[in-house]
Amino acid sequence: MAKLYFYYASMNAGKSTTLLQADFNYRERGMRTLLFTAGIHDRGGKGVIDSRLGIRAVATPFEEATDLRRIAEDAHYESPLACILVDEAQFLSPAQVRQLAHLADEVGIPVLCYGLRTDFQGRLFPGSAELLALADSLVEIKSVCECGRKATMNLRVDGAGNAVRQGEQREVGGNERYVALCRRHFMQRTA
Ligand SMILES: Nc1ncnc2c1ncn2[C@@H]1O[C@H](COP(=O)(O)OP(=O)(O)O)[C@@H](O)[C@H]1O
Ligand SMILES: Cc1cn([C@H]2C[C@H](O)[C@@H](COP(=O)(O)O)O2)c(=O)[nH]c1=O
Ligand SMILES: [Zn+2]
Repeated sequence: MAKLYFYYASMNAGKSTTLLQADFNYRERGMRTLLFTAGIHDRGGKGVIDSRLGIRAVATPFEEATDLRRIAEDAHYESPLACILVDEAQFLSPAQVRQLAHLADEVGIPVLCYGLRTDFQGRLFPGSAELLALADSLVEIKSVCECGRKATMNLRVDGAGNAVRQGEQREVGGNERYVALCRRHFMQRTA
């Protein structure tokens, strides 16, 4: 039976790199994949999955209203898909996560989602909450805080490096805007 996977981590942990490696692995064996990423996350260009290691791939951008199930079913019936890979999965709506579960259960396509667990306030993203509730497999991709502990949280910082405690949940950015920290140091910096 095809499964729904959620690979979660803090920022800068290697999620996009791992996704692109998995994609390459399928494709080098002659299998077809379908890639999605959040339209809002245009750090490397809209519809581009960009890893800090320099590898990148074009993907279908999803917005709130994008019907992932229809896009994937159309592609699958044209030529079978071996796998669906979704980057920035924290930005999925709960309904889109359910569409992905349908694709795994009823169409038989494995779905691998990669994303953040929590935002800059330490709260679950809606897409991540739904994935934590529904995924068959939850896999943590680990990275380290500046102290050497596991970095599980994402601190938002301003231009001077000070913690930002209030704001919109969604704000695209990279290492200049976010720092991955362990819970202890996240709590200290946001206290
Ligand atoms: N030149 C490099 N060589 C090896 N690793 C690198 C290089 N540049 C960045 N990295 C590592 O890549 C990881 C970030 O990868 P990325 O896929 O962009 O993360 P994420 O998608 O989780 O934000 C970090 O662990 C960082 O240390
Ligand atoms: C913590 C946090 C992050 N974001 C945004 C910032 C980036 O555009 C992406 C995560 O990118 P990565 O591939 O994991 O490096 O999410 C946000 O909008 N809100 C937040 O609280
Ligand atoms: Zn720490």
